[in-house]
Amino acid sequence: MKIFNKEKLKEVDEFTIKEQNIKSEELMERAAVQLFGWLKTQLKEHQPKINLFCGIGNNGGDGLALARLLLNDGYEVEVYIVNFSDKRSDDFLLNLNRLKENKFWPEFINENSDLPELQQGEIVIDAIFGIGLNRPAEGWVKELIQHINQSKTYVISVDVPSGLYLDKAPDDKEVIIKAETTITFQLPKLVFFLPETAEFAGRVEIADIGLDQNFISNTAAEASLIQQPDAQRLYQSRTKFSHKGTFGHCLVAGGSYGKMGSVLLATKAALRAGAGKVSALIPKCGYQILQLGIPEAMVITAENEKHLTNTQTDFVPESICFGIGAGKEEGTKHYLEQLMKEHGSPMLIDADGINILAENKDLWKLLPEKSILTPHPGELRRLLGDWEDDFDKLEKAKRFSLEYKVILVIKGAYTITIADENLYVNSTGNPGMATAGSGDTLSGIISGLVSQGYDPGVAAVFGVYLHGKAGDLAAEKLGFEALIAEDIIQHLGKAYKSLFE
Ligand SMILES: NC(=O)C1=CN([C@@H]2O[C@H](COP(=O)(O)OP(=O)(O)OC[C@H]3O[C@@H](n4cnc5c(N)ncnc54)[C@H](O)[C@@H]3O)[C@@H](O)[C@H]2O)[C@H](O)CC1
Ligand SMILES: [K+]
Repeated sequence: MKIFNKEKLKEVDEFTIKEQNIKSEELMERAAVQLFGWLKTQLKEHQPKINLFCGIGNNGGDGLALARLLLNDGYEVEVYIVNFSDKRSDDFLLNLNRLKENKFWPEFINENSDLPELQQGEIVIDAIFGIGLNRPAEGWVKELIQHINQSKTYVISVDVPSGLYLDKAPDDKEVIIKAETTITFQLPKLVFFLPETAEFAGRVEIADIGLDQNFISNTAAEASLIQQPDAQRLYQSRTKFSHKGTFGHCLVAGGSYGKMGSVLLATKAALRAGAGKVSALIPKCGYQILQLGIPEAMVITAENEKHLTNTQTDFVPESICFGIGAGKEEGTKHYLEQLMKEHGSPMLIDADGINILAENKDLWKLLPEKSILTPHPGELRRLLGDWEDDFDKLEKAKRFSLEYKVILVIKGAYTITIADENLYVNSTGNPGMATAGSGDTLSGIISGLVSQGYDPGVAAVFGVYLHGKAGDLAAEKLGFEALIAEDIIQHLGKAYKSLFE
């Protein structure tokens, strides 16, 4: 599903109005009908008091239209107009008049008003600012937002939590509504998935307001949210007459004394992802661990007992996964250098592989085109240096990815893959996956996909989705706490099958 920026959201709005020959107020009515339908379904027979806080733009207009639908259905409603400006939008005014025609007068609040009383168990609908926010809310509006956040009500934001910008980091986190649920129109917004701002949106629901699908399909977006239908399209089916050679030979090079389990996990994950053959290349001390731990894999040992050093293989792997548990010994660095020079095809580099790159910038030019780097935030910081905020981080990461023609998988609650200047935001995964070895399984899965002939960019996006989905399926059975990396591997088969459920 595409993620549009502010400008494109406005364009699709305008295009739809023209194409469907409707007035803009019709879109607002559709938005309100969707909000009303969602609320009614959630509330069932409950009738809590609903406090609507409406700004003076179209986000506020959505709130006023919703208030009318709620009142007509018999809900107890209080409407507060957050009267921060007299530049009211036309559709706001239209819906204000419609409310008045229904003999309902909202309460206008400004800097001289007392903060409204909000009781536990009540609902707050936040329709103060939508995508039109262009400067921080100040003074009494800030106080009001803080008052709402401190109340014990259930807060539902309309389109966007008020105070969040779509295209930049917030100036002041104290001036953002913290919603339990955000009902956003038609397309998800990038800020709902970034570490610094995701918490404000809470649970995100997408409401279809009938914006023009052709326009959406034909308009390029710099970001997309990868959900089941998107992942399904990436899947490559197998023919009956395939053999293990068809699915490639994956080489997992990594490990050091005390960290051999990581290679075991990545190797298993590559096999479960569907690689035809997997060889683990490890220092000598890991030989028995690997052979006993995963009989389906082959094992090659480097010269050194405890860390990786230059090693020749008698085959050319279709994919290489380098760096897991590898340490940063000089010999290991030389081996990475050798691999990058000799193996012209893309490699996946993770963990200490990334740390070695971070400490040796002269190696960057050797990165084979379309190689995949899978840093967690700490590794990314070592690689790119500090960033000011999430937007700055993404900009720096995009620049790095473009300059070295590599794919970056930025791991997190919503892992973001950067390939060809596009951002792919993953929708699967859960806090149970914040456990040792989880990243090793991801690297194994992606490498297993590359070895089967998936384009590295596709392998990264698809692998991240499958990894998260396997984790979700595991968590359904085990809960978050008990989930360990092995469980992710165990559920990979079900994750594949779920693509078609
Ligand atoms: N296609 C859609 O997605 C639809 C969206 N709808 C809703 O419309 C809003 C966007 O409305 P807009 O009028 O452009 O902006 P806002 O209501 O978000 O903006 C408020 C208003 O206030 C001014 N302003 C901005 N920041 C501040 C500030 N800090 N202090 C004071 N004033 C500020 C700004 O200039 C605006 O004029 C969208 O989110 C949806 O909820 C449609 O109803 C349906 C179609
Ligand atoms: K809002």
